[in-house]
Amino acid sequence: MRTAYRVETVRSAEAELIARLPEDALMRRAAAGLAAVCAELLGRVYGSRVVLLVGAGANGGDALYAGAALARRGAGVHAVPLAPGRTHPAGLAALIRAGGRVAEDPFAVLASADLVVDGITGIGGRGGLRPDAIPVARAARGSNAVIVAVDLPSGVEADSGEVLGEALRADVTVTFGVHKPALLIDPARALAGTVRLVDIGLEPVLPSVPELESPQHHDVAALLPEPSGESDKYRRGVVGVVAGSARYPGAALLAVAGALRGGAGAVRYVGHAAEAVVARFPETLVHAGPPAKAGRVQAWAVGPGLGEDRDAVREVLASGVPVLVDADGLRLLDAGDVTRRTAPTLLTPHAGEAAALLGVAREEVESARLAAVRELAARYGATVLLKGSTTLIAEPDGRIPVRVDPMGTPWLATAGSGDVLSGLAGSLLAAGLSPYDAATAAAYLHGLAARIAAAEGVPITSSEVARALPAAWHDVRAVG
Ligand SMILES: NC(=O)C1=CN([C@@H]2O[C@H](COP(=O)(O)OP(=O)(O)OC[C@H]3O[C@@H](n4cnc5c(N)ncnc54)[C@H](O)[C@@H]3O)[C@@H](O)[C@H]2O)[C@@H](O)CC1
Ligand SMILES: [K+]
Repeated sequence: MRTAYRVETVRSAEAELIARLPEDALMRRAAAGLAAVCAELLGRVYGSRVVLLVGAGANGGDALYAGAALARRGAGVHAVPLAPGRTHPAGLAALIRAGGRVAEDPFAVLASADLVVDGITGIGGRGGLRPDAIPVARAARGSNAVIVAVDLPSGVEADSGEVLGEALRADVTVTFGVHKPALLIDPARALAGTVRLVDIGLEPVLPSVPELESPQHHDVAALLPEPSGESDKYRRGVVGVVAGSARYPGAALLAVAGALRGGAGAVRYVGHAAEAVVARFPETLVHAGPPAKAGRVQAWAVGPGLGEDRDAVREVLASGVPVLVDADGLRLLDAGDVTRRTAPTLLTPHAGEAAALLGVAREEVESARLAAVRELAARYGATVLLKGSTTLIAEPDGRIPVRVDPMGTPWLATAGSGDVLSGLAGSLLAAGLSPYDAATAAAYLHGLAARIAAAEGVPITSSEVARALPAAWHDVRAVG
């Protein structure tokens, strides 16, 4: 798992290390890593033009020491102090000693820069760029220079990934010791560019439980169910899919398509599209009556394209097996029906549905996704998968890390893709995964399937995402 830690955790780990090391040693390590990445990006350091945007804190110190290292290798380095009088003194002295200079005209040096080092703020930054820094940041962005953010793009909120004002978008972010939440969660993540992690020896002094976890192939491979010699279809799990309506028959087909490729032994479809489902997927068990009469399942997925069938949602939530609720199901659900449950529940809203469940505006969820997903999970006592540009998965127990899906792709913003995800995650639940793991594996496979389907760079349909799911399983297993 890739992990991210909150600022207060990073600061106490750093303090522990600093206490054992000579003065400025940690900053010098950070700066050496930063300078190495800058040199790599420049290709030829000698004769290159580098501008350092330097804020009031240690983030600016990192930039100055890295600038000194580049100046020693023959780069022309200019510092632009944005908090004059509060510039890191030792860092500035090191830059001057190495032949660097303070820029007389920041805009002139930016106009001809090859590389800009953004050391305005790091983990100490709050509330977006200050008014003085905005024109300089815009000039940097408007130049042809590569922009390298020190630790974080300046202007983002490190712990939440929120962007409360203006921020400086980077091409590359060189982060120290460990990822911060803003590097994994949009909207901040989108401003970080490619993230490079520099080891400064922090790992051994960090606590074992991070704020965020982001799975990689081998993590997902370890979660996927594996049929054994003893398995029959019932032991592998039966997933009940309650989806589709006269108005949205396609949702039933897409949810079933996802469910058939999620590892359960059988899919039982319950609803108005039974005929269409069997015609397309003859391996599906179908039932046209209410869910309670449909026969045994090990998990339910309810909601995609369901229309107004509130009773179906209620019946499914009254069952004693894990339940996934999505789409119309989220609109129809009664909070008490969820909080009363003893078996696990997984809610899979997009930002608009999450906003409705929380009683806030959609923009509020989109701008503060981490807070929204944690709040929903706590309020409903359910695992919540919040879909979107960064999909997040939270447990009701706030001490458990929120998982961040790294596989999402804009190609998934296509009609019906959520229906496939519901079926897939429901199927993994039926196969015995916890809602936390089922949601994690489903989001990952779904994103990977979309990437595989869109490999030629062509628009994809949700049916194609479902069809690419076996290739995604294969890919994860092969590497994992
Ligand atoms: N603690 C350490 O030893 C290490 C710290 N490192 C660096 O130090 C950074 C943290 O340093 P600091 O705690 O000094 O904090 P920052 O350098 O991130 O920010 C410092 C100051 O900027 C001002 N500020 C806050 N918000 C601002 C805004 N929006 N616009 C302009 N100014 C703003 C505040 O006065 C604050 O004190 C890390 O991100 C990392 O880059 C690294 O050198 C690794 C070692
Ligand atoms: K920065």
